[in-house]
Amino acid sequence: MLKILEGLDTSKTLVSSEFAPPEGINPLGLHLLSHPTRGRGVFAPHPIPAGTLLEEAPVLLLSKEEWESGGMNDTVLGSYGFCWSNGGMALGLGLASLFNHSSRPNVNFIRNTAASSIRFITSRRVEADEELCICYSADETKLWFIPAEDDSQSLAGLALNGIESSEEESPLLPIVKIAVDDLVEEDREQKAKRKEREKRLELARLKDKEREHDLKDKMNKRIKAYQKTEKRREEEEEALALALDLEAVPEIKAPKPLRLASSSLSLRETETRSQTPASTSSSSTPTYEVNYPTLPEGMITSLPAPLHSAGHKSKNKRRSREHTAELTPDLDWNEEDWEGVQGKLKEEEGGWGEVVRVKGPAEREYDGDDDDLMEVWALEFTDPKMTRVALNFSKEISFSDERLRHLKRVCRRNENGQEICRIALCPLSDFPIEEIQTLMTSFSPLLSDLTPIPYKVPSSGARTQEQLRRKHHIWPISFSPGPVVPPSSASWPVSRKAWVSAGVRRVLALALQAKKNGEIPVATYCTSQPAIFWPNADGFIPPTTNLRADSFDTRLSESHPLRHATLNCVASIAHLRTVPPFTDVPPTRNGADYLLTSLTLFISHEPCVMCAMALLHSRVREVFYVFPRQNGGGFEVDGGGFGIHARRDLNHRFEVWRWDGPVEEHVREELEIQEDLQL
Ligand SMILES: C[S@@+](CC[C@H](N)C(=O)[O-])C[C@H]1O[C@@H](n2cnc3c(N)ncnc32)[C@H](O)[C@@H]1O
Repeated sequence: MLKILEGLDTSKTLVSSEFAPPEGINPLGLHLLSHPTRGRGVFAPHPIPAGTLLEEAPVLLLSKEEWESGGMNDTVLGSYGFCWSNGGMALGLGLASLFNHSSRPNVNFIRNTAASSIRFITSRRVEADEELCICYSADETKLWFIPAEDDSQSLAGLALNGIESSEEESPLLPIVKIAVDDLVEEDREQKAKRKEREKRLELARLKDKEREHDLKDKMNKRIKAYQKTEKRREEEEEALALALDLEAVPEIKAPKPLRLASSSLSLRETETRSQTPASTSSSSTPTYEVNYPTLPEGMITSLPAPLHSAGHKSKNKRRSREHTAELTPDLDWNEEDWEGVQGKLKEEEGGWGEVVRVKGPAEREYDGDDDDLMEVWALEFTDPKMTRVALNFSKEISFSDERLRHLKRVCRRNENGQEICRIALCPLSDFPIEEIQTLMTSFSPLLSDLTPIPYKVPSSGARTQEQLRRKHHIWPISFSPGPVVPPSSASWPVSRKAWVSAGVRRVLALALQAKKNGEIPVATYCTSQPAIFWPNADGFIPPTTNLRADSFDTRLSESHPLRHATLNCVASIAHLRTVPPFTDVPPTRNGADYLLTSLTLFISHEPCVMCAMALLHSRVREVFYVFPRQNGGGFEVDGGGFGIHARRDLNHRFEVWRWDGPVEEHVREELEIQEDLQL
């Protein structure tokens, strides 16, 4: 080491191994020598014990302002200033400014602000020829130079470094240098942060791309499905020659009445008992029976062999045919009794009651004359180029929403000489405005300039021209012509109300009987409507007349979980269809072969979903029940039920009516059942 020190006179520097007491300015005779990398530095000419005051150097003080306004950091002095109080700087005189830096210093420096001096004291024993170093900063990254290795330091003094603890021990760091270093540091940090941010952005971009891809994929699928549905719907509408243009709304022809010509079907009055050999009914009430014509051969063979028909080769055929049908008595109702009778009179006598229609989800779409409006989010613009992206977005967020099914998505109106386009997006309650705006922006930047507005639209479609005309003024809607089913029996002929009342009385009596028998008190009664009530509607398939069955719940007596009243009833009908006289009744047309085609079912309690589905599969025509279920039955949507009878996603619909007439209190109590029981 000594060899590399320029100008070092070893004979002079290594003069003594003994400690000499300080005298005058440099009392220890410290050497100022030059180091190849560190420049000038202070060296010990002989061993110096720890705690030795090497020098008390006076300083020149400069205030923060002086230092900065003098641009000291840009001068050579910038490397020599000691940080001082109040942001000021001090320039050490004597050897003070010549101590080099070491991360393992052997000298501590202590500022004496009162005396405007700095004391330099050895922190450990220093060997002869060793460089005397102070520590400018414990954090070497803050230094403005790259520190050279401490090749002159011995490890022996490291333990003493701990004494640097006071405020006085601030390192020799020119402020601006620190500031510059801080900038460098900031640069580094910023760079790291920027890189981190870029990484995050890149990831987000990738995710966005993935999402966009997924969305596009999903959207394309949905659009295809939507287009298919739309095409079908439009075809249907076109077929009916219905244009949405108000002026062009065509007249709808009244449904054609079913022709019961003698060459096809004939009605003749007959005795109920004569058609039901095993009937226990004592009634000789005249009723109507359909006499099926002999159909041309080809027609029968073109239909699949019905389960109950002679064409079906059942193993039990012979045995079945040996037995005849055992029919339950007909209802206590006679058409003649009601001819010319005013409803009021009979009502007072307790002869009939009203029923109310139970609407399923699909029926709600075209709900009679209701003019209810619903609020949706809509996009409003005049630039036709926006239509496609807005429409795509609308399909994206509410493609198959049942609640909007009756609405056309696009509404074009000429307002004040300007063409305004509005696109319905989704029900207002689905999203708060901020969320829908975010969705719009992420769907397409083109949408970011639009603001969704709340808009009132019809809450249901139209079944009649009158409805179409009224609602179309507000927003274009779909049109499904068809009979408007009244919401209650109020407009029915009294005779029909009386017939329904007879059915209700029958099931209530049966249910009471079931209870007496120790069963769950639920009963059903299945029959065909008297022909005078048959609708004059195209497509109506006449029921198999005189086909009647009743049943009640037998889960308890049979210890069988599936013996629900409705399923038992369907099973009875199925059995009846395999025995005379029903076994030889040929089907009149496709669809007549289902078990309950065009039949009516009375049931004491709203059935469960399973039974409702069984009725749907059997193609029942209508159902009347007395007691609704509070928790998710098969019908009542408002009671948490499934509206099985009128859903678009199922392939058959039937009318469901709830009894709204009187029920004696004791009967109601007797027939109360556990709410969680499946019926
Ligand atoms: C306060 S002065 C010290 C005396 C200086 N060597 C001279 O020749 O005037 C600070 C400067 O010394 C140098 N220096 C101090 N310690 C150093 C070290 N450990 N490694 C390299 N250079 C150092 C740097 O150039 C720094 O700017």
